[in-house]
Amino acid sequence: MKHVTHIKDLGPEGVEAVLAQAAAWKQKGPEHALFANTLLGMVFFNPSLRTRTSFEAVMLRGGGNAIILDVGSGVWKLEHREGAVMNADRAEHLKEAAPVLSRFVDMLGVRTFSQGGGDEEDELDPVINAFRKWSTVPVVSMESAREHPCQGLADMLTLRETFGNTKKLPVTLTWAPHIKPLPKAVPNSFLLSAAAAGCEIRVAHPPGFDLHPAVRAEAEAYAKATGGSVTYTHDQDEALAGSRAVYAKSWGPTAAAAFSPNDVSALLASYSGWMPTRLTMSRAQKDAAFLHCLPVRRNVEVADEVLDHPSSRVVDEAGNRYHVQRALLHWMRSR
Ligand SMILES: NCCC[C@H](NC(=O)CCC(=O)O)C(=O)O
Ligand SMILES: NC(=O)OP(=O)(O)O
Repeated sequence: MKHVTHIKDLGPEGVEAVLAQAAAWKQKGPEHALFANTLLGMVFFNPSLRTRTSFEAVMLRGGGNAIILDVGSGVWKLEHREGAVMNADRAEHLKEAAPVLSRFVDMLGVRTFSQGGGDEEDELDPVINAFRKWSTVPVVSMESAREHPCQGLADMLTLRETFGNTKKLPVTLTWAPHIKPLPKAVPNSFLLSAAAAGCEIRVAHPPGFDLHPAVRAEAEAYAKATGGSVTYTHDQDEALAGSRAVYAKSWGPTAAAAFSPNDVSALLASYSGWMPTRLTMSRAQKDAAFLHCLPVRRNVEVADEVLDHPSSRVVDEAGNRYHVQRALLHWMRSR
């Protein structure tokens, strides 16, 4: 049984295999119904547009089906902490819920964002790891506290379609402003996937927004294995020079839990100049591709003129979620 909740479940070789299969099936679909008689259970602790529809589309078009559960909305609120005294609003423990769901479905997808307990807690990824522990069917991440691997895979497929190859491709992952501190799962996944795909990655963010050292160390190890590289800077312009693709994403400060909400808002507002505009894009290579995982807050996180420019790949990038997830679910089941 193969769970895929983190890029390390695939490693650079698994990333290559899934991307190659996704690209091949995007050209010419599989000859048979990949997911006939297969049920995917999808457990959402948080909202979604792309993940929900792309996974369900993969199952329905592949001859299977999906059962979608929204935790706390028609489904009991779920506890994941071992030894918890369940005297508040969570009526059911994952120790029962995960094996019970496993009786009915063949695979389980889980979306569970950061609980807001800080980077160390996110690093432990407690909820998705509880699903891994108690589920008796393969678990796939639909974004958890630490990572959003399917997003990272779709990002890499998009870069390969745009540039033919990702080996030593100069790409910038830039922090962008927002009205609230967002999770680090998406920047973590872009970094890890791009390192596993051999990119030359420049990460730019204001001081105090560092990604977790364990994520950086993991990216470094992948880069070493694939001939890629990763550098970090607080200077967006420096990162952009020579970049062929720009990936924008907002995330919260490293010590978010230590800030009051007002202080976080003030901090985020003080970096409004980090919002990508055409001027920002002009500092990268001519016609550099623009990527973002979506949803995006226009004119806060990214300017209209960037999202509406022909070099924006954000819709194709979202469309690629279908292709990488179809290949990934197949890869998981063949293990
Ligand atoms: N799945 C893609 C991104 C999900 C999430 N964005 C958000 O929560 C945006 C919410 C807002 O803009 O209010 C994130 O950043 O990890
Ligand atoms: N990019 C992404 O995962 O989008 P949703 O949150 O809409 O699923």
